[in-house]
Amino acid sequence: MSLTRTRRLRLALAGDRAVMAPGVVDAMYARLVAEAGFEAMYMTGAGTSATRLGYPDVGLLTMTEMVDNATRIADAADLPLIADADNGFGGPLNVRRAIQLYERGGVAAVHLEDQVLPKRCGHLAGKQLIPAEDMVAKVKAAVDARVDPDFVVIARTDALAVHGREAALDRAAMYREAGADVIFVESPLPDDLPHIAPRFPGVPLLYNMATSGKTPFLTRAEIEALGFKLIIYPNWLLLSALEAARRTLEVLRAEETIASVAPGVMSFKQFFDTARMAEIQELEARYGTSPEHRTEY
Ligand SMILES: C[C@](O)(C(=O)O)[C@H](CC(=O)O)C(=O)O
Repeated sequence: MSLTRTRRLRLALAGDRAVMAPGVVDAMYARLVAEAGFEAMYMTGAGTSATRLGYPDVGLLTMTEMVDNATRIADAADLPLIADADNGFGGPLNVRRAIQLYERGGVAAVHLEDQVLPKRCGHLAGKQLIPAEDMVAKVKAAVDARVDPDFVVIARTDALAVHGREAALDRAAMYREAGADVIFVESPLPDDLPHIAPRFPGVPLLYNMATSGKTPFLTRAEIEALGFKLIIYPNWLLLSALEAARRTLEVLRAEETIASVAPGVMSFKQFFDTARMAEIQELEARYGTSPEHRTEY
């Protein structure tokens, strides 16, 4: 029997290399990440907010909207999914319910942060935090709520940008003590990076390769050398696709034909192949769809 996704993530986190988790916002991106041969994927809350609402990451999505998105992503590819769970959508009881739903939805790990409600993207200014003790209670609630002991609870602190490095590391240490499996110090600047791992010997640390550019765009090997074990790439796929879509629209507006764009986009066949056409065809054959009615290109 194959290993559960949570076990696979645990084993990967215990390995020598840092786990690379490209950010996805829906099932198709999950398919792409799996096809590209990555061992994990990440559901970005910022990207989910943008694609679902057309609004920035300022805490407008509800818990059930986030869980719904995560569940569809988890259904689409057999990879451990690390999901953004914002600030847990309330107090410890809200965290408890959120963890239950994410876990039932097939998610392997979530990150919870110590921002007030409503939260905002960790790379934006003006963040406000809850008291560290309140976050400790949320971390405890998250750890208690999981059924599968391999489900990974990641505690994120947004304190660095608000109260400075030492306060952030102190908070992170409290969250680790409360049971967090992985520590996520949000938006470190280049000078901060060498100071994080020495405070947490043996603790898996998350590196957020956000598109803001505040945290530097290092290589996997450079990040490993700094002592990090999990790298998320939140919005890179979405921003690549959006930029390509913007260019397509410019061309269409200018040329009033799609002809010059056509050679550069994913082919019709590749699109459906990535969307698991082969599985559909096999199911049709198995369940007796007559040959003339089977889905074919
Ligand atoms: C990790 C993050 O929470 C996300 O939603 O993906 C964001 C990333 C981003 O906005 O680029 C964050 O707050 O860092």
